[in-house]
Amino acid sequence: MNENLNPTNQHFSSEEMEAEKKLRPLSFDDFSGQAQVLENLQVFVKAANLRNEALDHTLFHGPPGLGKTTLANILANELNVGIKITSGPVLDKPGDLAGLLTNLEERDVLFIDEIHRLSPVVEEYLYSAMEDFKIDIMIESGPNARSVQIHLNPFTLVGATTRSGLLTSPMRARFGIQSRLQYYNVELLSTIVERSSGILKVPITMEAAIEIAGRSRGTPRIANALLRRVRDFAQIKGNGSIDIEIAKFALNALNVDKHGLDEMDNRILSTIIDKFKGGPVGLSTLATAVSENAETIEEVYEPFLIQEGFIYRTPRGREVTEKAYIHLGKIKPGLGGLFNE
Ligand SMILES: Nc1ncnc2c1ncn2[C@@H]1O[C@H](COP(=O)(O)OP(=O)(O)OP(=O)(O)O)[C@@H](O)[C@H]1O
Ligand SMILES: [Mg+2]
Repeated sequence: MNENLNPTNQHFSSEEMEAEKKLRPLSFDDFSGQAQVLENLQVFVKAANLRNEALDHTLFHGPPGLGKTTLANILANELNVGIKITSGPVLDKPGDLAGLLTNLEERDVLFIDEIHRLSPVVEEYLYSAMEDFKIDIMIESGPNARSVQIHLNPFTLVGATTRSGLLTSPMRARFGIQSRLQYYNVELLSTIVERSSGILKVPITMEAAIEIAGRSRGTPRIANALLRRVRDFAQIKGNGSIDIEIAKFALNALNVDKHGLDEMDNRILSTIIDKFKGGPVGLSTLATAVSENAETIEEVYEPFLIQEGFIYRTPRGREVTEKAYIHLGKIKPGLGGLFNE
């Protein structure tokens, strides 16, 4: 599979990220799916607005590309406040965080992406800010150095993580609102594709939108990326609009997996089949075999593979299903035996 061409590979260039921004929903009304999450958030935001209070600290977790960053921005819009954006790995000193916190206006949103990657000192520093809207800062240095307490404006911390398992429990406990985002079904994804094609001003048939949606690994980011690539084919090889023929042609040319599985998904499946006779295999053994972190497999890859019926969990580990054999064009041991007897 050509990694550069294939949009299911989620390592994006800055150009891709720009394109993504254009398609990002800005309000609750623009956002499709995650009905339960959205319904609750709407209530909490309304209540916070009514009382003119900061919204409770909110944590979004779930696999990449499902709308965590989008929802953080939507919250700020719906609260009608400003948003400051940073990420766990960027904040390496408490001082960096202090600068951000003291610049927040009342009810503002501070969005910390990849919040599981905060360093322990920064994380600890955040605790009192979240709880009491207070921080201690050091002023002056040398013999005159002393710490003073500063009051912050009440604010909302919005954290996002793909790896909630790596969040410490004190951190997690400080979020009053916690939402897990789920993969999108084909119907929802096709409405997202249709909305995006409207913004990109490229006509698309419903059938073509469904075809793209079905190959998007349940992920709006991938659906939008595929749409943009298919649009290129439509403009160069077709008449500019997207119908089922050009969609299929483009998706095949891009080597996009029929089920939207990405390289790691396929590697996980073929490893379980080839090295572990289809399973069961324990998570950590599997992780070593595919050279990926066990938590990443558990939180990022496995949920989709389980949802789509490619693998299942047993008390003894992960096992692939018949669908996985068929998908990879491999023969399930035992079935072949019929012919040998
Ligand atoms: N519910 C939705 N409706 C329409 N578009 C969506 C929705 N969710 C996500 N998108 C689109 O998918 C893109 C990726 O979403 P977003 O950046 O919010 O994902 P994320 O969960 O923050 O991913 P990551 O974990 O990689 O940071 C957005 O630019 C947006 O266009
Ligand atoms: Mg994000």
